[in-house]
Amino acid sequence: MEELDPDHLGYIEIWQLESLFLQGPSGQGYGNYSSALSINSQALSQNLVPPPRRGIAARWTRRARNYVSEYWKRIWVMGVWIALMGGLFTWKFIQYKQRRGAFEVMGYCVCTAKGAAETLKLNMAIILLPVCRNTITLLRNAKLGSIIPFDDNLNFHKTIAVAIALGVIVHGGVHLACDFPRILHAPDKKWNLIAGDFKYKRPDYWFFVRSTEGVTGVIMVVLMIVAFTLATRWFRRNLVKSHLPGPLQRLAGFNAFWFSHHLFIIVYICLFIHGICLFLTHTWYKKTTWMYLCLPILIYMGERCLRFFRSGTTGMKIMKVAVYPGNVLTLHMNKPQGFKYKSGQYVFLQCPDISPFEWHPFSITSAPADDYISVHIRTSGDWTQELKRIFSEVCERPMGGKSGLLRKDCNMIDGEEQKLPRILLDGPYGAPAQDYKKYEVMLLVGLGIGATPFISILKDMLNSLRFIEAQEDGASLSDNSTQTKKEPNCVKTRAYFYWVTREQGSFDWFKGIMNEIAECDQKGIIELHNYLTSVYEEGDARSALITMLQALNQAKNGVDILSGTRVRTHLGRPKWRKVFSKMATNHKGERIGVFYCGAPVLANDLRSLCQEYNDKYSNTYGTRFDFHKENF
Ligand SMILES: Cc1cc2nc3c(=O)[nH]c(=O)nc-3n(C[C@H](O)[C@H](O)[C@H](O)COP(=O)(O)OP(=O)(O)OC[C@H]3O[C@@H](n4cnc5c(N)ncnc54)[C@H](O)[C@@H]3O)c2cc1C
Ligand code: HEM
Repeated sequence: MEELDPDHLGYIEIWQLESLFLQGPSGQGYGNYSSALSINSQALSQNLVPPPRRGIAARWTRRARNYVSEYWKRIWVMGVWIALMGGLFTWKFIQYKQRRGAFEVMGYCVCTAKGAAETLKLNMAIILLPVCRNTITLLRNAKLGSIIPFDDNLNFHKTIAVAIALGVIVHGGVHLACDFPRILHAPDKKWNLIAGDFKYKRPDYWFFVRSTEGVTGVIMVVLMIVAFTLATRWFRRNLVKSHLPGPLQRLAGFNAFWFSHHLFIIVYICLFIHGICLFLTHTWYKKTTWMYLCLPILIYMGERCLRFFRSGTTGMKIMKVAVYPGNVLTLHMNKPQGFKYKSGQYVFLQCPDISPFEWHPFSITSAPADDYISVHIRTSGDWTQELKRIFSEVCERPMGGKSGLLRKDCNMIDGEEQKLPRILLDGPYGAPAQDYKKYEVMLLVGLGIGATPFISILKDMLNSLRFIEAQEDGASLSDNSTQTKKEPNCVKTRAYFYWVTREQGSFDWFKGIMNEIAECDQKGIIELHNYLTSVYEEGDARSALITMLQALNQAKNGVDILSGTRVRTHLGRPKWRKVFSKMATNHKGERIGVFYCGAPVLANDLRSLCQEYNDKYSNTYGTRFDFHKENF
């Protein structure tokens, strides 16, 4: 198990260096990457890359080919979806065009409204599928991930939501602004063709609005407006909070989004009713709304039941709790029987003492072969802060001189048993990083707490390494390496892990694993690169002193003075172009998995670099960078 205490030998804190200089640290955060990216290592790339074929046509062909080869999964899924919508719209449009009565009275308006309604039925059904997390995790494991872009599930969900919004506008708008007025003012000859549907009584405008169809329609639109608004990024991620007046501030944030999303239960009930009570209930018309909705709703209800029963009520046995610098709480929990997961996956945690309704996702940081499940939780808002507070209350205070670390195997304090807060766990769920096994070469980039999914991957690789070494030494296998037994090939794998963090204290989170890798990985299979961004950039005079001290200390006792681990810490941000160039030349002809987890700002830059290097290298050497990202 991971060693939690910091190793003080050879460890200095950045502030201690401050006194050597008049000026404090720049304190820059992880801000503008483009400046770092514009430091163009042209000389390097010029030597490495043969000039690409010239000409606009050649360039566009190359780009198009790379685009298709990167996004072909998205392209076909979107293609099928758009074709389905187009097909349904056209089918319904033509059907109503051929119906004499309705078409004579309402013309193309009724065709358009009914066409849009048909796409709404489809979209209201399939919008549930991308959020069936258990089903997706299952399908992902069944290797369907090679043809379906499961990582894009939430984007697809949101795209369908946009189509629904458009569908509602067209369907509702055309009915209100065109169909109803035309029925009201139709000449008698035409009116007689549809009079039977209205019991031969001319309706007034409010008849439509007051009818079951009208009322359910209005309810759906109002609830959708509320839920759609609170689901937007600005509300969900708290970005508008400071702009809202006091009482409305509670409407911003994840919880408001989450609870308002449950208004969709009422929307679905209304939709069922709306689809049954139709004005133009001709004998030829089949009511099909329920047919579209039944299966997806059943699957989604199955999901919710599974989540409810699987998470249980008794809670996990907590084996260890620690609070690290940078406000990170670590929980080590016992692994329930039969709980299987892959590195890179995540779980949902609930703490009934805080709220019986809130489930929060956290990447698993232990390896599948470990006999415990661990998560590292950074306090960022109400729930995580409260979690840290209630655990800190029942756990032992930090011991003096332990650099602010709270450390505890915390069932007993002074011989008395402490009641720990209950934690319920639901999962595991699939995430992009779990696909790391598809690649023999990986570039893992974690920003701050975004390192968590990769720590599990590194631990898993380390277990495999140990297994292989034990095999080579002819040593008998330890119990917990049975899982890695099946993967003797992983020695071919190379992982480059770049961890970029703002605070020096963050290195304590994963100190144990860093040291273990540095000690055990004699074959150089895992390359670790720590970057500290809150201090001086490399090249600054002050950084020269730190670098010198680092070198001295590392030579003397093998420990980096900044991280307190055996892994060397670099100052500033990685020069990503250099990193990509190095990987492209060292792994010519290989497919390189680039996995990123952290704030979106760097994701865009890494994605562009992958595209750029694919443009340069894939046609010449066959080297490809496949980008996968996860944003917390
Ligand atoms: C797949 C995944 C894996 C994650 N892994 C880790 C991890 O290993 N370590 C870690 O420290 N953090 C992780 N996070 C982020 C973590 O879930 C949030 O920081 C936490 O839920 C914040 O809750 P809060 O109420 O304290 O903060 P808030 O201030 O309410 O929220 C902070 C941010 O977290 C988001 N968030 C809040 N509640 C939820 C929720 N129930 N579900 C999804 N997002 C939410 C909000 O949109 C906001 O952007 C992960 C998130 C995801 C989606
Ligand atoms: C008709 C419209 C919509 C319906 C029926 C719908 C339904 C759902 C459902 C059932 C879930 C799953 C909740 C769960 O069980 O975990 C969900 C999740 C989600 N929805 Fe929607 N939704 C709609 C519109 C939107 C819109 C407009 C957005 C954003 C712009 C959005 C964003 C999300 C997100 C981000 C999640 C995932 C939450 C998470 O798992 O972290 N949805 N939606």
